[in-house]
Amino acid sequence: MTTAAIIGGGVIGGGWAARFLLNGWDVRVFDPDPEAERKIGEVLDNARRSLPGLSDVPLPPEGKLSFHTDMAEAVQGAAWIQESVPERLDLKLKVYKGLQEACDPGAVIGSSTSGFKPSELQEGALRPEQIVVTHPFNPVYLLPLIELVPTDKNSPEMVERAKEMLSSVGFFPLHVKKEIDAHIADRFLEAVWREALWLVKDGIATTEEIDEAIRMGFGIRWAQMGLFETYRVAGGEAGMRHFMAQFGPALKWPWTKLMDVPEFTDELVDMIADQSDAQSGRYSIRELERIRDNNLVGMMRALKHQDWGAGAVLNQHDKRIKAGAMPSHIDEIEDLSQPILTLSRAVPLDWTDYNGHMTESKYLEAFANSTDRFMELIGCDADYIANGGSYFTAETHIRHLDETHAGARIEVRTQMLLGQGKKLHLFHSMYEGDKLLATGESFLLHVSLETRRPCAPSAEIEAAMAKIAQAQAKLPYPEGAGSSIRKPA
Ligand SMILES: NC(=O)C1=CN([C@@H]2O[C@H](COP(=O)(O)OP(=O)(O)OC[C@H]3O[C@@H](n4cnc5c(N)ncnc54)[C@H](O)[C@@H]3O)[C@@H](O)[C@H]2O)C=CC1
Ligand SMILES: C[N+](C)(C)CC(=O)CC(=O)[O-]
Repeated sequence: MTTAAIIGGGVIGGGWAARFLLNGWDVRVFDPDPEAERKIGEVLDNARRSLPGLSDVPLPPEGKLSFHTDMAEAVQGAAWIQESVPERLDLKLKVYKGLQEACDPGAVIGSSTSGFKPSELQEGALRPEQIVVTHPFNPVYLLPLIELVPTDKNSPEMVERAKEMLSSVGFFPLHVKKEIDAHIADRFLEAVWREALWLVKDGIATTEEIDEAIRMGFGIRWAQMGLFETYRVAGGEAGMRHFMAQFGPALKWPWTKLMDVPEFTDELVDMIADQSDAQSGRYSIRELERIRDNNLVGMMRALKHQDWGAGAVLNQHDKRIKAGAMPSHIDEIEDLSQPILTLSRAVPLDWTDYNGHMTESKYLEAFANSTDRFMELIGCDADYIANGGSYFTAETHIRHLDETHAGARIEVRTQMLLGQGKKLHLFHSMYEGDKLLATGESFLLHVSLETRRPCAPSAEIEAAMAKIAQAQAKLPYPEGAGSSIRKPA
């Protein structure tokens, strides 16, 4: 088990702790705040309901979380040390001094700093080569970006190792090749924030109107294509050159007040805080976090279906977890005499509904995924389908027996009731632990994708079905199989 030490367990440290823990690392936290354990517990609750369901494969079993009053004890033996103390250079330097006296010289020390350059953090350190900027984005347990900013004191080998460890917990490490105050992303955030503060101060727009201007338009666009790709498209057929010719001159017009900073007078602070209360004060921060997480998970899972941007990163993480862990054919399954595991995952947030539990259409999705997996296991895989053979579902019957909720780990086990010639009759049972949640029965026909008509499957598929039929012959006919909704008496 790999261990991470979290130094400073506030908003960001808590997010790092959740990301490591839910990806199977042990996590040790050092934070002098007596409230740190409670706060991290609440961040973890949010992370548990949102992160595991982003994956379409089960994450590794959760690691062990411990809290330490001694920083030296927390960092000993840790492979990754993440510093997330407040944004004060003197404090960060003091923390490195203390922890470098106790930590493994081979460990990576990442700093969450929003703006300090890595050379400033390495100044006067015992082993500067160990310290690197790893700037995350809130919520750290969901958003993939880490700005990884090294200096020439960090060896290329150390930078590669850091990238590998970050990728292993699902991050997207963006290697910032040249250090600069506030890295890449915070320079944008700073520019946008300054502009927004002026718009409020000058009475042009309220905090709510500014947020609408972002989230109803370019904010959604940025989430999937960023700035330059979006503007390329906005240039029409002539692309980026046309866009620059048209909008380049505007950069010299008074479209921005970027270089001036409005003074944070009490009046401005009150105005913004009051407008923010009027806009969002009806929700607690934890409620807003959950609303944010629901929305992020929905958007990220949509991007996952497109295999695009942050969604492509999630797919790669799934592939990495799945590699080697799942059999690709029934010949690799040791015991075929029991129903076969065809789905193991956490319930995603976007699978739940207004009743606060997994919604009915998603049971069909889960059972359909199990059927796809069963097909793959008997040889009806992507190559087979590309060659013109597949299965069509003719009939499905689902029974809902118990409730389940976002983040719960579910498994589906599949018994083959008939697998002969073109006919395939499957009975899926969905569990959370030992609790039977639902059953799904499907009858499928093997088809030619050319004629769209039923036909016999390949000899390999016939053989695989025969092998399962023989192995599962002693299983009782499942309770509930072959049933239908009875006519009321
Ligand atoms: N809040 C944000 O949106 C983001 C913040 N960051 C960066 O992350 C770092 C932490 O920021 P937040 O989590 O927002 O601050 P925070 O105030 O929520 O948490 C800081 C934590 O550090 C603890 N702490 C203070 N002195 C300590 C020490 N000597 N040893 C160990 N722990 C100590 C505090 O008790 C507190 O729990 C900063 O460098 C910040 O720039 C990075 C990305 C986003
Ligand atoms: C406001 N901030 C500078 C602390 C923001 C960040 O550093 C990144 C984020 O999560 O927005």
